[in-house]
Amino acid sequence: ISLGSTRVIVSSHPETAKEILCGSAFSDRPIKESTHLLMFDRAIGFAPSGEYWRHIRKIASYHMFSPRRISSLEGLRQSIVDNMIGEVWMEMNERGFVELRGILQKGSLNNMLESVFGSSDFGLNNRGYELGLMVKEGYELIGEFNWADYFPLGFLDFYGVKRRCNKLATRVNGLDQLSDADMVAVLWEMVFRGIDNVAILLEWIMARMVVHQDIQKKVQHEIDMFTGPNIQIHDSDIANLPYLQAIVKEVLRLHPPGPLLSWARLSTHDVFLDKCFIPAGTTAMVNMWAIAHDPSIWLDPWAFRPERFIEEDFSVLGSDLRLAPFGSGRRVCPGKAMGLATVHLWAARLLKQFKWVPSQPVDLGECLKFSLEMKKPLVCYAVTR
Ligand code: HEM
Repeated sequence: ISLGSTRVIVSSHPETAKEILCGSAFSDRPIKESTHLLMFDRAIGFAPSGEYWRHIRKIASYHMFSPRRISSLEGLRQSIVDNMIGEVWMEMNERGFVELRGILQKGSLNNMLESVFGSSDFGLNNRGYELGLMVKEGYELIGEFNWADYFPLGFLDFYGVKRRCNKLATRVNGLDQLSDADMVAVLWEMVFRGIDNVAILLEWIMARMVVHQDIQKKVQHEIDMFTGPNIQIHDSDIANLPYLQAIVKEVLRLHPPGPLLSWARLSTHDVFLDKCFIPAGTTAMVNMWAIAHDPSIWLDPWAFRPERFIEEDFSVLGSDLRLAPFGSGRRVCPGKAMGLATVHLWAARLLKQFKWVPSQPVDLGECLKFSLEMKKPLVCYAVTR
C-alpha cells in the first residue's frame, strides 16, 4: 500500500511475519518525524537499531526485566492488588456496581511508577497524578501521529499536534531533575508502555470472565483446589494454574493489545517476501490480529475456548508466530515477563476474591487507539465469594 510518501506492506501470515520480525532484511525502525518530537527517538522502542539501542536495551534487561528484579517486585504487586480489591468493595457499596477500568488503570500506573522510580512517594502524590495525565496525553498524541505520519500534511492539524508534543516533552523533562535526556526517555517509556497494555489486557480478561460464567467457575475451582480458601496466591503458584494461563493466552489471541505489533520494521535492502519484491525503505507491519483470527490456523477462531491451549500448549513469547502478542525477534517486548507476572497474579487474586456477574449485557466491541481497547468500559457486579 502507498500511504502518502510511505510504502507499507502488511503481513497476515506466520511465515512472512517471521521473515519481517526475525529476518535480517527488516532490521530497522521507520524513523518518523513524530518520534523525534516526543523525544522518543532516545527510547528503546523508537531508537533505530544500532549501538545506542543495543546499549539501552541491555541496561534495561539487566536492571528492569531480570527474573530477580521481577520477583523482587512481587510485594508491590500484592499490595497494589490488595488496594484494587478494596476499591472494588467500595464501588460495590457506594454505586452498587463496578466499573473496573479506572481501578485497573490506577493500579497499573502506581505499579509502573513504583517499579521504575522505586518510590511509593512518586506513585501516590501529585507528581504521580501529573505523570498519569502526561501518559494519557502521550497516548492521544501518538494515536493522532499514527495517521499524520501516513497522510499528507493538512489532513489533520499536524502543526497543532506538533506543538502539543513539544510542550509535552518539556513537561516530562521538567517533572524530574534528571539531567540525562536518555535516562528520562527510557524511564518515561517504561511507564508509558507498561501501564496501558497491562490494564487493557486485564479488562478484557475480566470481561470474558463475566460473559463466560462456566469458564469463570472452572478457573475459580482450579484456584481454590490449589490454594485453599484463606491462602494468599503468590507468583510461584501461577505455574500450577494451567487453566488460568490458558485463559490469558486465549484473551491475548482474541484481543491482542498491540494488534499490529505496535511498531513497524523497515527494510534495509531489497528483498523478496513470499515471491513479492519489496524494495529497500519499505515499512513492514505484522497484523497479529488477523493471524490470531485466521480459520486456516485456528479451529473455530471466534470462539473463546481456553481449552485449545490445554490441548496444544505453546509459548506466546515470540517463538511461534501463530500467536506472538509480544512480537518476536530482536525487537520483541522486553517487558513481557513483567507484564505477564502482573496480569496472572492480579487476575488470579481478583477471581479468587469475587464472583464477577453481568449487571448488563457486556459489549465486546473493540476500539483501536494506541492499543486495542474495549470500546465500552466493562460494568458488572462483584460478589464476595
Ligand atoms: C501485557 C503486556 C504487554 C504487551 C501485550 C506488550 C506488547 C508489546 C509489543 C507487541 C511490542 C512490539 C514488539 C515488536 O515490535 O516485535 C512491545 C515492545 C516493547 N514493550 Fe511491551 N508489551 C507489554 C508490556 C510491557 C511492559 C510492562 C513494558 C515495560 C515496563 C514494556 C516495554 C516495551 C518496550 C520498551 C518495547 C520496545 C522494544 C524494542 O523496540 O526494542 N512492554 N511490547
